[in-house]
Amino acid sequence: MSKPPRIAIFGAGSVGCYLGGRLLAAGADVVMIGRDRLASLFRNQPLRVSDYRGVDSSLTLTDGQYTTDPAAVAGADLVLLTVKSAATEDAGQALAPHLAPGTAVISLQNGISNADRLKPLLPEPVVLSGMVPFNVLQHSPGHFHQGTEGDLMAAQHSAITPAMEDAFARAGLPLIQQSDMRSVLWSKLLLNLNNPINALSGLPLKAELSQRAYRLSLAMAQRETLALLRAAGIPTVKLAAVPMPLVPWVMALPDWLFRRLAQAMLSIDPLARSSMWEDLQAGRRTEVDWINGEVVQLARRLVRPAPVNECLVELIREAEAGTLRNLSGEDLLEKLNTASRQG
Ligand SMILES: NC(=O)C1=CN([C@@H]2O[C@H](COP(=O)(O)OP(=O)(O)OC[C@H]3O[C@@H](n4cnc5c(N)ncnc54)[C@H](OP(=O)(O)O)[C@@H]3O)[C@@H](O)[C@H]2O)C=CC1
Ligand SMILES: CC(C)(CO)C(=O)C(=O)O
Repeated sequence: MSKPPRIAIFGAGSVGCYLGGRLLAAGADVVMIGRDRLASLFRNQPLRVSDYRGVDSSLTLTDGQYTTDPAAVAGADLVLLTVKSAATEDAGQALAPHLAPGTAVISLQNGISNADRLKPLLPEPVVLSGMVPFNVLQHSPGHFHQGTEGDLMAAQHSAITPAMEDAFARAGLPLIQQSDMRSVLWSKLLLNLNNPINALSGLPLKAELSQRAYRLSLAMAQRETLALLRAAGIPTVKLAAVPMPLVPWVMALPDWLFRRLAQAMLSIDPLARSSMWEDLQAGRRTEVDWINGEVVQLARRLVRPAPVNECLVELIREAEAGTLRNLSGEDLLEKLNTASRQG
């Protein structure tokens, strides 16, 4: 049997530790590269990974399995990039000296442009875009929980070998190769338009999505984006219970009907929050420029307006500056309606 692929996970926080733990639990050869706060934690306690289906594994890591040294990526066959979008260039620079030509690098970040931003920094490896559909929450220090469903996806390429696919399949996290990743990324972005709304609400996802005013705000941002995607000739792929163009319609349903029809959606972990909420809490720069900001950029290219997404970018700027917190659904909707009328 051929040697199992060595998988390096660069920027191992919530998504990276979860994937790393699941792959390790299935016997894969994994090294995670991240910050000292997690490296120190794992010297004293196991990495725990769990999911909504009942998976629950605790793994005692060796120093070589979670390290702060970027040189540990040397010799990897596959690198999964799981830093936030603001850290993509720094990560590319840290990876560049250590990767052999042809190494597969999959950006598992949200947004549209991360793989394209990495390519000039990593001209010899094969940089591919990927997508994580599910939510990962750090329930307690060192315990990472997958709260929602979905399959990992990556751009179809021969650099993703059958042995790599096998490692993901054994871990119970199949990696599906997709020929049209641009459509996958934009479709995921349509769901991520909830990230700023969730972050502004200050509520867990389930509580936020239970309130119609927040859902109507999300529907406005999604409709604006869907119109731009149609104008740009970018198709969507189905990542939710209904085709993407119908998602805003579902969001706009009255609470009682939404609760009935969107059972699957509301079955998300009551503690789950968006990654943007976590960024605001930690005082970090959010990914709003790579989510709603991408919609604004697309609108500019098409010489069209995108007032709703522009307004959400501005509100998140205020939240990043610490001048806005816990916005009610009604106040948010009013702000977006005003922006939309003026735009
Ligand atoms: N969390 C989720 O549920 C989901 C997240 N995503 C996407 O996945 C990506 C990762 O998200 P998430 O895991 O939540 O983010 P996290 O912030 O939890 O993890 C990223 C980690 O990378 C570390 N890091 C950044 N730069 C470096 C570096 N140069 N060297 C070593 N470590 C570094 C960060 O440390 P520090 O903070 O100190 O910089 C942080 O610990 C994002 O694009 C996000 O949008 C996609 C789907 C779901
Ligand atoms: C899974 C989802 C959509 C949850 O909000 C996410 O991608 C995120 O938090 O960044």
